[in-house]
Amino acid sequence: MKTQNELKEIVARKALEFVQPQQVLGVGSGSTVKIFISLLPELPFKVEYAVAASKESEANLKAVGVQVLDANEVTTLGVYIDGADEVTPEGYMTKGGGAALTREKIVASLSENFICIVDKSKKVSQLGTQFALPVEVIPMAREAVSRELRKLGGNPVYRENCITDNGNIILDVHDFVIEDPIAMEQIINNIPGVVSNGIFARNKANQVLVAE
Ligand SMILES: O=C[C@H](O)[C@H](O)[C@H](O)COP(=O)(O)O
Repeated sequence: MKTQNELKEIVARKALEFVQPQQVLGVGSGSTVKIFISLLPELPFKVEYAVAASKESEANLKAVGVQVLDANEVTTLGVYIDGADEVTPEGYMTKGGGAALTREKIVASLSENFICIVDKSKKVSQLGTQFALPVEVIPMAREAVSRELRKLGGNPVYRENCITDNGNIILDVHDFVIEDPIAMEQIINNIPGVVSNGIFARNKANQVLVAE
């Protein structure tokens, strides 16, 4: 049986097939994406430019010779490759285990083709059943947002020692089964002080590749 890391490498290698020459590549974050970036030099052409969803991915891309552009420098991206924490059969996802959810949503929204790469451990029938939902929050709103999330039925827990690339905090919402991802993504975004939340329902992936 393959280890989780071997499965991540299989799916990351498969994602190479979606990378086109002379396109600016969108890149998410996390351990699966880290493997994907490390495989880029195996392509028969050089990836010249990318937009990264986290500082860590930016450093990893630079380490393999890819120039990293600011998201403001591009209007569209051909393809965006990113992992996820949970994926449903409908293609809804939760993300943000690495606290990069907001930048991931921004870069994903610029892309014409979002390819999500996961190993089989990420498959769920309903979001929230396996992974607490990350919510990025402006620090001064921590308690107010926590109260609102409790009213919605969740149990928010402040993520210790975590400041996002945007200077904010993360609340991880436990015990929160998400029945309607599209509605809940919007409801949480409407709480004052929320920057974004880890439900990717409006920006679903175009394809989810799962290493079984
Ligand atoms: O903030 C982190 C991202 O949403 C990641 O894409 C997600 O947590 C999946 O990461 P990994 O590939 O390490 O499981």
